[in-house]
Amino acid sequence: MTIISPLLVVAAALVDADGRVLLQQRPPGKAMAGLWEFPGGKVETDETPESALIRELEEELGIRTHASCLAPAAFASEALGDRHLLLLLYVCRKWQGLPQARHATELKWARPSQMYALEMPPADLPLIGLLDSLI
Ligand SMILES: Nc1nc2c([nH]c(=O)n2[C@H]2C[C@H](O)[C@@H](COP(=O)(O)OP(=O)(O)OP(=O)(O)O)O2)c(=O)[nH]1
Repeated sequence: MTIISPLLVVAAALVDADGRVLLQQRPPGKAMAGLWEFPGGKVETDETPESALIRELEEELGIRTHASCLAPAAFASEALGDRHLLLLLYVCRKWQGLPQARHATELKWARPSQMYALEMPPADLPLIGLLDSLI
């Protein structure tokens, strides 16, 4: 039997006062370049999912938040090459700073209903409807 170790990724649906969610466009040179994703990234050794997400939001967007502002919302489970992606999505409504595209090509605020028209990674597609019912 082959044991596939899951790739654990955390991501945030940052929700603004109008109920829009921040998406970022993956840059050229990365896998799935050009697709729109929720900010986040891989959980490194010795990190909790929440501390990894707080680190990624600071690195990618220059914003600061706290574990108490990260509400577990949904997850996705999807084959990813020879790995298996487990994506934990948190809803976050409170942060400090103005998000800047430090790693992404571009940032975009979108309502879940608008996300169906955007190209997103396959794992994210089931998350759109879930988000719509949550925010
Ligand atoms: N951040 C994020 N990653 C996603 C989403 N959907 C999805 O399939 N992924 C995948 C893409 C990647 O295979 C993986 C995240 O890895 P990554 O390489 O972008 O993360 P990282 O910031 O840790 O990157 P790096 O240090 O390796 O450059 O999860 C999503 O909505 N947000």
